[in-house]
Amino acid sequence: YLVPVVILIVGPATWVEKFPEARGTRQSPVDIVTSRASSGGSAPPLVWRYSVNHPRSVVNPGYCWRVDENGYDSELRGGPLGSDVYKLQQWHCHWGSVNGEGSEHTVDGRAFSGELHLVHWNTSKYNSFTEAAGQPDGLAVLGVLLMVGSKHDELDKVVRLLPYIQHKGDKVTFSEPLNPANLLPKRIAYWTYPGSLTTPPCTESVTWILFKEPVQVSAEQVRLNLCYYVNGKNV
Ligand SMILES: NS(=O)(=O)c1ccc(C(=O)NCc2c(F)c(F)c(F)c(F)c2F)cc1
Ligand SMILES: [Zn+2]
Repeated sequence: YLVPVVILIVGPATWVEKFPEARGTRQSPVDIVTSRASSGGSAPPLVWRYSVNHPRSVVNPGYCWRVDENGYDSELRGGPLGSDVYKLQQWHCHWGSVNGEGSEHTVDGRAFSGELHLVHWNTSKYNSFTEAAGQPDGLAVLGVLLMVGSKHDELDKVVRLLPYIQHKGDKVTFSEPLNPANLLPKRIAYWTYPGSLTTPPCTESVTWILFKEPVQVSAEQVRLNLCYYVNGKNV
């Protein structure tokens, strides 16, 4: 007898219907095949400066959490970014529903427990994040791979607020000093490639800069992230 096969297509496979960009030639995330990465050559150093003492808001956008920088000053320049200066707009994380499978990028096929994205936009060329998000050199995202290990104190300033944003759209503002530079690994070696937003509309406007060294977060911090927002649902 014929078994009725219903293929429920949700997630990335359906994005191409609604978002033509998702069919593009520079889609993220990707698997980093380390043997095929070229050496950096004579690229200038990557330089960043973030302001520490300003109010930030943590939002539950429906997947994971996002911290908005609320327009306060910051700078990212150098490396693959040519002579343009980029400004931090927001940072957010991606966690998996199963430990060890949360990252978006993989390295030689290996996934990590999570991945932090610091999203910057090109203030040398564009007048707003929204405008920059539509341009091939509009955005630069620093990617930090997260692995289970020791507790991350700077990240904990956000993790401890998660119980207050358990539902999609929830937002809490905090003014505890926080330095986004402390979210980055000690060694700043990175891979870089021209890519896209990893969520719809998957616009091909991101220069990806993925640090090679993972950053450690505690198992409890991963559990808290998994508990409070998987796909924006209070689980
Ligand atoms: N995971 S990631 O690749 O780092 C990523 C970073 C930012 C965004 C984002 O800002 N989305 C909303 C959003 C857009 F998708 C736009 F295209 C736009 F113009 C916006 F203004 C905007 F807020 C999505 C994914
Ligand atoms: Zn992201």
